[in-house]
Amino acid sequence: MPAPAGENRKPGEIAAREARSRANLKPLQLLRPYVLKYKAVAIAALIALIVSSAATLMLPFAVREMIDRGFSPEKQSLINIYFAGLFAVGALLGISSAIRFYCVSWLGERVIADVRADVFRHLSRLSAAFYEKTHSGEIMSRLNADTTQIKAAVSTSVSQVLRNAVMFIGALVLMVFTSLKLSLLVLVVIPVIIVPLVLYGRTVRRYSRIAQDEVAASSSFASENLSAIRTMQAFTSETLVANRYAAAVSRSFDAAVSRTKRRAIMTASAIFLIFGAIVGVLWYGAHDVMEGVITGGILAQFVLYAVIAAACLSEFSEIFGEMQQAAGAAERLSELMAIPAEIRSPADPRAFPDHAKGEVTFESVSFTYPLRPDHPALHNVSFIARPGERVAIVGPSGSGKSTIFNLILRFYDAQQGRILVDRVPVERADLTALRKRISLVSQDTIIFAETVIDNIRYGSPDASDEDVRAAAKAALANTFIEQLPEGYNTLLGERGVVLSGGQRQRIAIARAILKNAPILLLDEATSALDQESEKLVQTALERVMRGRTTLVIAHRLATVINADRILVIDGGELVEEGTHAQLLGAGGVYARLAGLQLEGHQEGALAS
Ligand SMILES: Nc1ncnc2c1ncn2[C@@H]1O[C@H](COP(=O)(O)OP(=O)(O)OP(=O)(O)O)[C@@H](O)[C@H]1O
Repeated sequence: MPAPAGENRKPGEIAAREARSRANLKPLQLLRPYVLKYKAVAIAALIALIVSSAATLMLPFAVREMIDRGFSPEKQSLINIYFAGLFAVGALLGISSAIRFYCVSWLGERVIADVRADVFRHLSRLSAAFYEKTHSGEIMSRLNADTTQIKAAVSTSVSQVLRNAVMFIGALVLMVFTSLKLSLLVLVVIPVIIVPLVLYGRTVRRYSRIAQDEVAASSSFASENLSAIRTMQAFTSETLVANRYAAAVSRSFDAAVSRTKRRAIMTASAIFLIFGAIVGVLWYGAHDVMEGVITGGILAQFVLYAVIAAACLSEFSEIFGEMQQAAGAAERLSELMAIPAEIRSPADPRAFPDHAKGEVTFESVSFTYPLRPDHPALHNVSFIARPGERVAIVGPSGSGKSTIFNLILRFYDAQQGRILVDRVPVERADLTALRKRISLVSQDTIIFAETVIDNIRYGSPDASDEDVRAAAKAALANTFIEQLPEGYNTLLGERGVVLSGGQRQRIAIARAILKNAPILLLDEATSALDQESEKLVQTALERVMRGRTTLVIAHRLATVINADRILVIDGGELVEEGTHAQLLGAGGVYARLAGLQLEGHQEGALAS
């Protein structure tokens, strides 16, 4: 049963994150290089922003002129000019706002598309060990939810922050010009407004981060369980799992409520403080007008500027919360991007010889999986598979057969000994060049939600349609493919045609034939096929093995009998090596395994 959401977190992890989250909006710097790639759009947005702010700031000036001079009969022509001017300002405001909105939204979408692509590129290179430690659901949440949050920040919040900043400064400057005395009064009030809001903002950010963590945990729980829906239903665990999910969702609800409460309090305080300050200043100014110190127009102009400045401030507090959420998301993405790909090509890779054709050598290899450091999966294993040789690997379940494949493909690095492919140690070779030399046909063929042709072409994107068809033919797959509703263009997998076990295997074989690598790693399927399907798969396998060095984890007697050599693995050690006849004669582990099968049914599992 999978661990309930949130339980797999190390204690102290949240506390450590909280400590970090007390920092500021710095994580958003992650976005800087992405934004700088589109300088022209960013500059256009900035210009539009300044123009629209300037247009807004002209309005109070016009109001003052109107009040102080406009309302007398002899000034009628003047008032017409003012209103015409105001229309023009309105048009400018509309156009510049539209340009700003377009540019900033474009930037947000573009930047986040680039971030997503980069994060995925990075994820695709991370090692098998990383995926053993991390829930795929959590990664999906980062790729989707976190990037969406950042998009909102980049496309709306940043633009609002900039607009408000420009307007706020502009309004302050114009306030000073309008009335120095009233401005000084406001300047005294501003810190009283800002300081508590900034301090409270930090708390909001901490709660945002917790809320996001809870969302990630619950979505990771859901995706893990839904991907194992058949197991869940077969064990009738639906209610249990659903209850656990409901609990996880409730925790994320509670966290969201805590965050929202704090944001609500922050918004209320901001509005009250700002509104109170304006009323106070207005009250003071009203006395000045009555005493004739300033005109009514000046007070109106001043108050409008103050209202603009105040509106900017109160929006700031809103946006600041959003920016803090985005900063939390950016921080999580940065953490993900900072995880190194443990398995990498060396800086100066050694080239494979052109002529050598698929030799695999294990020299005293010992290996433990990172998650089970005290349990050796392989111990002191040595063997050579020469070019063109067919080597069967047999042994009880859990003896280390698949581990041999994992090491040849360099999904992990062995702690001791050397693994060489065509006499080049695997960790000295370029990773792509190494894996290009190897075809893997595993027990469970993964079929992607793509067309038949794309599924076969998976490892060889440059192959022509003719090559794909030829490979399918060689793998005895073309007959059933041509009978599919749209032949080679039929959509397979999720929401497409579902293939039978034997058909999937033949697709996998076609993939391997198309890849045409000198080394074939074949994990024979244990699931029994019907006789006809079995025969087709066997013939297809014979074809793909021809002319290649083949290492096959064998489950069928026929496979081991036809092998040039058999390696018997037991408890991570190579305990016997030889042909079928030799090993039967030796009367060891192999003889026992083979005996079991011969006594039992003919197609029993030899290796498990
Ligand atoms: N990713 C992993 N992390 C930790 N331990 C692992 C991992 N994969 C396999 N093991 C352990 O390493 C040992 C060898 O596993 P391996 O998969 O190579 O066995 P196998 O012979 O292929 O078994 P089977 O025939 O059942 O597939 C087993 O004890 C297994 O529990």
